[in-house]
Amino acid sequence: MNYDLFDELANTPAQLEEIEPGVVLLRGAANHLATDIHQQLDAILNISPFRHMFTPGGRRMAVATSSCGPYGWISDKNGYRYHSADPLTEQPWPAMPANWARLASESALHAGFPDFLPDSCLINRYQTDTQLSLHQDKNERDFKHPIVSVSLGLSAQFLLGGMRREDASRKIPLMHGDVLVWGNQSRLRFHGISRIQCGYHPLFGDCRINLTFRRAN
Ligand SMILES: O=C(O)CCC(=O)C(=O)O
Ligand SMILES: [Fe+2]
Repeated sequence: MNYDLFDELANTPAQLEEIEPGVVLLRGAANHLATDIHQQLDAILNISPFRHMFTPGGRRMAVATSSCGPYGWISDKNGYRYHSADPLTEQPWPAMPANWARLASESALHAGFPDFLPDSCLINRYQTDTQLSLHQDKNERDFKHPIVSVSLGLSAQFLLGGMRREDASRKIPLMHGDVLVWGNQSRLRFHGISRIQCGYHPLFGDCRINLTFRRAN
C-alpha cells in the first residue's frame, strides 16, 4: 500500500489552490486512499454507528455523525463539545486509523500548517437533500490548529463565508477525494454545505461522506 501521496504530488503544485488566505484546496489528495478509507469506515461504524444528534435547542441534525480518535464531537441539550466516549455505547470512540491521521497531517503540512496532529475525526454523512447551515468550528481548545476536511462520495458545494454570519459566502465545489484545509486568519470563518443533489457514487453509493480532522484538546 502506498501512502506517500505528497512524494507523488510534490511536483504537481497545480493540485494546490489557495482559495482565500488560510484556505487551501488540495484537489484529489485523498483519491488514492478512498478504497482503504471506505473499508476502514465500515469497521469504525460497526463500533460507533451513524446517529442524528440533537442541537442544544432540541432540533434533530440532518447530517448523521460518528467520530474516531481520542475525542469525538457531540451535541445534546448540554451543548456542543468534544468527549472521549461515545454517548451511544459509553465506550471510547474507535481508534483513528494511522493512514487517516497521516493524510490529515500531510495535507495540513502541504497547506502551510506543519504541526498538525489530529486527536479527533468527525465523520459526517449527507444523504440526498441534506444540507449543513453556516456555522463556525469553535469547540476546539486552540485555534492555531487548522481544520482538515476530506470529501468522499457525492459532490457538494462548500459555502465559505466570512467572519460574521451575515457576510456573503462563496461556493466551492468539493468532489470525491478533495481535501480542504482552513486555518490562521480563516480558522473561524463561517462555512456550510448546500443541499446535496441526488446521485450515485461507485464506492460510497447515494451519500457524501466528509471526514473533518481536528485538534480538539
Ligand atoms: O461536510 C463538510 O465539508 C463540512 C463539515 C463541517 O463543517 C463540520 O463538520 O463542521
Ligand atoms: Fe464545520
